[in-house]
Amino acid sequence: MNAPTVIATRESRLALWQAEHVRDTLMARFGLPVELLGMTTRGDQILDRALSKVGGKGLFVKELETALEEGRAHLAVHSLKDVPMELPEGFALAAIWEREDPRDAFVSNQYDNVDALPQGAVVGTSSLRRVVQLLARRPDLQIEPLRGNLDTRLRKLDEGGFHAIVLAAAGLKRLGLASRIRGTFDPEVMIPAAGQGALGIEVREDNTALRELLAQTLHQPTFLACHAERAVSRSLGGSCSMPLAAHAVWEGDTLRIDAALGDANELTRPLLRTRLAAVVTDEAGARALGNEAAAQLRAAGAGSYLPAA
Ligand SMILES: NCc1[nH]cc(CCC(=O)O)c1CC(=O)O
Repeated sequence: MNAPTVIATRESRLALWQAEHVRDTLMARFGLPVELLGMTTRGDQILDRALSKVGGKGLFVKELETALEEGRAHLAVHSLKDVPMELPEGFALAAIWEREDPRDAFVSNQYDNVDALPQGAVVGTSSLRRVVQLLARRPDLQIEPLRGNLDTRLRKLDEGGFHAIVLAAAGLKRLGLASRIRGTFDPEVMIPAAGQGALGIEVREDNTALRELLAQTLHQPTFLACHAERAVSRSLGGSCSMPLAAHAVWEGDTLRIDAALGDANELTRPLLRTRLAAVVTDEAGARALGNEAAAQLRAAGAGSYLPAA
């Protein structure tokens, strides 16, 4: 009997759904025994402060990487948008899987969309990317922080603290909560985060056998689109405390990328935007497209939007 392949995962309902999906897919496709190792991360414990202020989304992946390092687990399944642009030494992203709906969802018990909200309405989100794009459309809105897993955020909405909240459509759909989506944002109005809706599978760089196996499972269109999106962010400094959106879509064999950057210190400052397209066939081409989008944002003045180095 082979020793089981172990997947390290956070224990939120969404993280478990994603890890179980990877487990079931690997068992069915390769006949491997696969088990889950659930763990609580620092990011799950800190609920009272914006993540951008306490160390960023990396807080969700660190404990999982420690489990890989110590050999307690072999792969870690993440929402790709929570994976830092630069992985620590010794780790690799072995695969990116097909994404769910990458759009942001407008969730409200009373209003159909952001334009229908009354003057000064309270909208819950702790994502700087969402804040700057909401304010670009509705500068009158009062944005309030909203943390916690999806169920917690929905409960806070239902308790009446907000007129509306904004969540990733992907998470709601995966958890069977699509009925809570009142409307999806046009990705040109609310550009999604790099990697939103996609799964990323991380392994130790030295685990060649597992890397080769996982390379057979990656979803090439999602993989290339997400590499382009992540290159924009990496090229601009890669911090999640930066209000940056980057989203790439395929039009035939052409990859088109949209990106927008706001100023974390002046949330109503006009956003810098760029749109670029190129025929892309490999990872290097995808990264080049993302780097070019970042270069255009720099040329448009991104330097003054970014925190001083
Ligand atoms: N930042 C938290 C997070 N990380 C991944 C998702 C779910 C969607 C996805 O896979 O991108 C969410 C929830 C949200 O943003 O509403």
